[in-house]
Amino acid sequence: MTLRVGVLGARGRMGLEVCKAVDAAPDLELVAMIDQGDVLFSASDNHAEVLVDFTTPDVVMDNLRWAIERGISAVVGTTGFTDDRLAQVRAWLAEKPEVGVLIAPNFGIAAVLMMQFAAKAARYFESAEIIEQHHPRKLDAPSGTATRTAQLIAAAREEAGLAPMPDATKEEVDGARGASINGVRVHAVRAAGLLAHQEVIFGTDGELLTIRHDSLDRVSFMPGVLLAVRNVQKHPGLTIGIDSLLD
Ligand SMILES: NC(=O)C1=CN([C@@H]2O[C@H](COP(=O)(O)OP(=O)(O)OC[C@H]3O[C@@H](n4cnc5c(N)ncnc54)[C@H](OP(=O)(O)O)[C@@H]3O)[C@@H](O)[C@H]2O)C=CC1
Ligand SMILES: O=C(O)C1=N[C@H](C(=O)O)C[C@H](O)C1
Repeated sequence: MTLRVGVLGARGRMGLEVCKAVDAAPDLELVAMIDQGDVLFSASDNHAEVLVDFTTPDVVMDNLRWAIERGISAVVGTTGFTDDRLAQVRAWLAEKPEVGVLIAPNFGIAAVLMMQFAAKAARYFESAEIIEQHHPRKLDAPSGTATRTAQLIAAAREEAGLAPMPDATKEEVDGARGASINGVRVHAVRAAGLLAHQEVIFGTDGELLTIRHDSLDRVSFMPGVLLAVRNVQKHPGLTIGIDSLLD
């Protein structure tokens, strides 16, 4: 028995790669490839059991509501998930307790490890800042990965009772110190030639730790996406990240 998979954003950079990966997997069947302007109903007509969404932050919530209402589980890589959006997804899922939704800011195994290492290191350093670097066609900033990393660092600092980071700088130009996410500064670089990269810099007296991750090819995300596709129905409700599937 194969698992029937539909891909939303199928003509996009990630969607194309996901379609190839699903097509090449013997236990999965690619039953719908949907992009902007296509009819979403073809996914239910083709009896998709799992939908994978790599679209845009503007449309992903409509797609998710559509899938959940029809009892279709979803794996979501699209970014832009605020706490309010996550609460909305949980509310929809409460009406459909059998449905699973997995939303991951990054499906790369090395990226997941980078976030875990950053969360582990955070308590030992006075200072922490994030520099994320992406291709210039990326629509959002900061990246979902940087946002998640900042949230994890902030939570670890709070748990350890750390004081706010030392910083006497007065911004002479708005944005010069980046964005503050839960008190962690995040700087977004966009340049041709980049794909997806992140450095997390930790500092304390006389010592620095830099944790760096590079996605050099979008194939890097595929093992994580396929892992999520194969497991999402076994995890009803909302799952954030693929960490729990890697344990
Ligand atoms: N979690 C992860 O590991 C990763 C997440 N991402 C995230 O995935 C998202 C997509 O990235 P990327 O592939 O680079 O972006 P692209 O712009 O290349 O792809 C998005 C695709 O979705 C299409 N689309 C727009 N609206 C709809 C709709 N209503 N239904 C179906 N398809 C639609 C777009 O069409 P059109 O161009 O015509 O608008 C486009 O083809 C981003 O949010 C990005 O940050 C990216 C990489 C890894
Ligand atoms: O848009 C991208 O390319 C990526 N988006 C995700 C993010 O915003 O974190 C994941 C990865 O960084 C690539």
